[in-house]
Order: sequence, then C-alpha cells, then structure tokens
Amino acid sequence: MSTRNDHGAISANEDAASGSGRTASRLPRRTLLKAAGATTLVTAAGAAVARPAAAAELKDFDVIVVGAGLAGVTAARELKAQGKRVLLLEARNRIGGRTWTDTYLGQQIERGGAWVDPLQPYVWRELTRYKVPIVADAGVERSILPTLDGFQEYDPAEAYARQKELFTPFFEDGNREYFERPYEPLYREDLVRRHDGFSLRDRLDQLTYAPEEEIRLTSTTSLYGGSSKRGALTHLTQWWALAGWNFDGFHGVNTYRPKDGTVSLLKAILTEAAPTLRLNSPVASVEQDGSRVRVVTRAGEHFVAPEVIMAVPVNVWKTIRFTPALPEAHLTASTAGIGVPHEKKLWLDLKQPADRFVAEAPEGHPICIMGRFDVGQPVVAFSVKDTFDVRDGRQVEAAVKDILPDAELLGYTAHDWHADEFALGVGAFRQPFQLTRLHRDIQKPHGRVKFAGGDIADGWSGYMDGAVESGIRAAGGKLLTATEIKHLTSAAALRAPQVDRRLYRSMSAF
Ligand SMILES: Cc1cc2nc3c(=O)[nH]c(=O)nc-3n(C[C@H](O)[C@H](O)[C@H](O)COP(=O)(O)OP(=O)(O)OC[C@H]3O[C@@H](n4cnc5c(N)ncnc54)[C@H](O)[C@@H]3O)c2cc1C
Repeated sequence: MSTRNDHGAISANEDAASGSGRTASRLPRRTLLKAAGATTLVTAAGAAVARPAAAAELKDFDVIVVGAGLAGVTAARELKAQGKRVLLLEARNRIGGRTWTDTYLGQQIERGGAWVDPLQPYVWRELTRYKVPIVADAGVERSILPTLDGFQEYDPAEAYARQKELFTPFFEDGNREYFERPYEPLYREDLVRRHDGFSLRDRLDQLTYAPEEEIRLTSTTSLYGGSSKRGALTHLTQWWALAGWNFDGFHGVNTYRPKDGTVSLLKAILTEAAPTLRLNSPVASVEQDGSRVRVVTRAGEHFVAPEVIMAVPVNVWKTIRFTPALPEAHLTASTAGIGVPHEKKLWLDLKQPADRFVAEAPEGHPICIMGRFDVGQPVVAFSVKDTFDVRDGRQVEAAVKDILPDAELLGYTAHDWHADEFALGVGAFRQPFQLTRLHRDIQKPHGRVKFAGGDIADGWSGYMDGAVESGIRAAGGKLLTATEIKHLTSAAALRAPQVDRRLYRSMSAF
C-alpha cells in the first residue's frame, strides 16, 4: 500500500489512553487531549471559560441534566421554556455525544450520526425551527454486492429493485396491524408479542431465500451487532413502518445531512436552552435522598437539585452508581445493551476508486457497508465485527481490498464506539423481547431521576429523531400527535432538496 503517512500506532495509543477509542492516522490529537483535561465552564454560545471547581456556586438548579447529546440539550431547552434553571453535565470535552462533527483531510465528516430525513418529524422540525441548511448527498453511480464467490458490480437502480423484492416480504406477512401506530410501538402489544421474540436471523430462516439471494441481505441484518441473531425483527419492522411501510422510504433515510454538520443543530438548540453547561464532568454517582438528588462527578464535585434527567446512553447506565439502585428493568437493559455493540465508523482516503459507489459485504466480513456518497468526499465505512481492530492499518487495508481489489488506501481515521466509555455502542437496536419486556419500564422515572435518549424513544429509536422525541418527553414537553406528524412529514418532504431517492442506500441509523 502506498501511504502518505502510516496508519499510526502512535495516534491509536493516544486514543486508547484518552478512552475515546478513536484512531486518527493524521489528525494532531495532542491539542484535543490537552483541552480535555481541563475543567471548563462553557456558556451556551459555546465560549469556554476556564474556572476552578466551585460546587458551592453551582447548587441553585431546578434540574440537572446529565449528558449533552441531542436528547440532553433538547431536554434542557424544554426545561428552560418552563422557566427552570438547568445544569447540564457532560463527560466529554464537547457536546453532541453520538453525533460528532469533525474534520478529516480538511473536509467535514461525521464520526457518529449523520443523516436526517423529512420522514423524521422531531429532528426535521428542529432543523426547520433553527433554519439549519440541509444538503443531499449526490447518490451513488455503482452498487457492489456480495455473491457466493466474491463481489459483483450492479447498476444501483437494478440492484435496489431486486433488494426491494427480497426485503418486502421480510416485513409484510399480510398483517401491518402490529405497528398500526408506529410512534406507539406497543399500541398493539397483543400482536407485537407474537413477533418480538424473533431475531433477524429467525426471519431469514423462515423465508428460506436461496443462498445467493440471502447474501444480499445480511449486510443489513448483521449491521446491528455483527450477527443477524442479535437484532430483533420488531425493531427493523418498526423502522420500516415509520418509513411508510415501503423500501424506498426505508432506503431513502440516508439522503440528507445538515450542511454545517450535526453540531450546527446541537449548537442552535443549546443557544436557546442557555443552561449552565459543564464539560469534562463525567458523572460517577446519582444519590436520591428525600427531596433532593445529589450528582457526584468522578472528580468528586457534587451538585444537588430536586430532579435529574439522565440523558446518557442505556449501555452506560450500568457504569454509574445509583442510590437507591436502578430498577431491575433498567439494569437488565443496560447489562444486555440496547446500543449496537462492536461498531466502528471509518473514513477512508481512497485514491482508487474515486467515483461514488456503495459496497455491501456479507455477514461476518470486517466491513459491512462502505461507500462514497458525494463527489470528492472520503469513503465512509462501517464495521460491526468484534475482532476487527481499526488501530491496525493492515487489517483495514485487507478488509477494503477484499471488496475492492484495486483499491488504493492512502490513509484513514476511525472511531470505535464500542470502546468509547461514554457510549459503549452506537445507536439503539433492540434485541428480541426487549420491546415487550423492557421498553415501557425503562422509560419510567426512578424516583426523582428521569431517563432520556434516542435508545428509549417510542418512534425512531436509534436515530437522532428519537433523541429529540425522548428529550422532549423527559422534560415534560409536548409530544407530537399523529395528525401533527402526518402534516409535518408531508410538508417537510416538499421542503427537502429534490433528488432521485432510488440511488441512496440505507445504512439505517449507522
Ligand atoms: C456511528 C453512528 C452512526 C449513526 N448514524 C445515524 C444517522 O445517520 N442518523 C441518525 O439519525 N442517527 C444516527 N446515529 C444515532 C444517533 O447519533 C443517536 O441515536 C443519537 O445521537 C443519540 O443521542 P442521545 O442524546 O440519546 O445520546 P448521546 O448522543 O450518546 O448523548 C449522551 C451524552 O451523555 C454523555 N455521557 C455519557 N456518560 C456520561 C457520564 N457518566 N457523565 C456525564 N455525561 C455522560 C455522553 O458523552 C454524551 O454526550 C448514529 C450513531 C452512531 C454512533
């Protein structure tokens, strides 16, 4: 491989030390890490002011929100609208959590969540409210799919037409009633129960596709944790229902992005919320005592308020000490995990191929999906293989070349979300039985402690939309009615840049 610089054990080690799990083959990391060590009080406008720890001056809050991802900042804004004083505690040195606008090779990239869609009413409403400009990717020119003896190139329209035929029976068994109201996943709990125990692998087995057909589907079915056995059929079916019960809607959700990155939306919400934001403040424990909740950071600072909203990923709950202990459902969910494990997102500097393509690989391959979605952009790739070590440049190059033998990899940058201690996975994708056995209970407060996050949303759980919905719910804000959702999604579709959505490939939330 010809490299402009090598794949960098040095930067990989720095990342491991910082606990971020990110591997950057070229980015200067020292500046970032230096900033991460400081205790910083940040104004809503984003200006950081270094301050000594001063717990005494930080006690007059009505609510403490833990986690400055999309759910946390949305909750903070809703609370502000109710006249509440909010302290927002964030573990990292940045806002955004599992969304993370960064740069690579001088270009804007998203290391986490990237795409938004008019079919997603909560997040689209926020984008509209703050006039955040939206762009559409250009769509792909080539589609590369696995066959039984390698990979084959197709015209994308042709490839997706076949995938549509294969995927549609996956969800449609003549009965759509079990997700009659997709934003209320347990509205027909009686019917959902019949399906909730099935994994995606179970459904593949039921449908008895020919091996050469099934292999075209497993990049999707294994995307939720590395094996098609992990993900629940009901979660994918709910997304399918939210997308309008059709393949085009489902595939199209990876078309649009905020032009200036997801961070532009986060900043807009945060500016309105104007909480006291404290970065670099990982919370170690949450103790309820009579009428107050005490939140203690790892550094030993403590803050007290009558109410707390935990807007951290479900997978992270188990790492925080709660007194009294978390209810069983919350602990079970956190221990088993709802956020998809093992996922890494990579950005590859490929000299060849230079066109816009998408390539899918079968279950078990180190790279599930990769593609270049816009002219001149680096190639984005996703891996859910537990043994794939993105710090090892040789492994990365071998995985890429296995799919694209002529590829010329010049460099890459990656983030391992599973190794990231403040995420412990990517977005939500429930496992069998988690919807019917846990979902309702883990949305419930634990005394004076409430929970928020895209992982426990009713609608687009696993997407940014779900994070907004959940932040509104936890803060006691007004959720959208079915009529409002219908109205918003059709109006939003008209405002979105018009492109041929058949040329886009869903990576679902990931
Ligand atoms: C690789 C990847 C790709 C994705 N692609 C898409 C996509 O294209 N479209 C889409 O809609 N969604 C996508 N998602 C999902 C989406 O990003 C998430 O569902 C959403 O951002 C979750 O928001 P949240 O606020 O619930 O959680 P988070 O964003 O995780 O926010 C939680 C916050 O809590 C903080 N925290 C954690 N522990 C502590 C602690 N102990 N003390 C204090 N703070 C703490 C974290 O640092 C974080 O800032 C993707 C996610 C990933 C990772």
